[in-house]
Amino acid sequence: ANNANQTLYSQLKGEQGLENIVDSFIQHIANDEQIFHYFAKASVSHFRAGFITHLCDVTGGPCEYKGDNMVDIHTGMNINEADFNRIVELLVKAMEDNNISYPVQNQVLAKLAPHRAEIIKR
Ligand code: HEM
Repeated sequence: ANNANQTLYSQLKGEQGLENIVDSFIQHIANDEQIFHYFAKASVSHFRAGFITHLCDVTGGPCEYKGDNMVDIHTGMNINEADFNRIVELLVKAMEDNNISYPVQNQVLAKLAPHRAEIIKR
């Protein structure tokens, strides 16, 4: 069987799956010297809820992200390319922790890649 007609959301194991991935992602951020400082003053619960809903929305799940847009959120952070790439690596680790297959991981990254220019050097 192939998964061509399943949403990416369902291949990530739905809402519970996204919660597990984002919890793991937050742990990796907390332990990462390169990235953690960006989040030192952020509200973890706000970030968790917003990131889950955004992922749910872009992967075809039953959610509509109504938070601030990517430019407004990240303006003033002065995020460089290396730090953007590092966050992507931490998200990949979080998906690996949760046994998400490489093809599915790559589809998730493809959904996030278009936001790159909205986030870097703002
Ligand atoms: C594809 C990449 C990224 C996406 C899709 C993304 C998305 C988001 C979303 C949805 C939120 C929650 C906002 C809300 O609900 O109000 C958020 C917050 C945040 N993001 Fe990103 N982000 C990305 C990359 C990055 C990078 C590379 C950094 C820093 C290195 C970063 C730092 C932050 C911080 C610190 C917050 C919390 C802001 C606060 O609440 O004070 N993000 N991001």
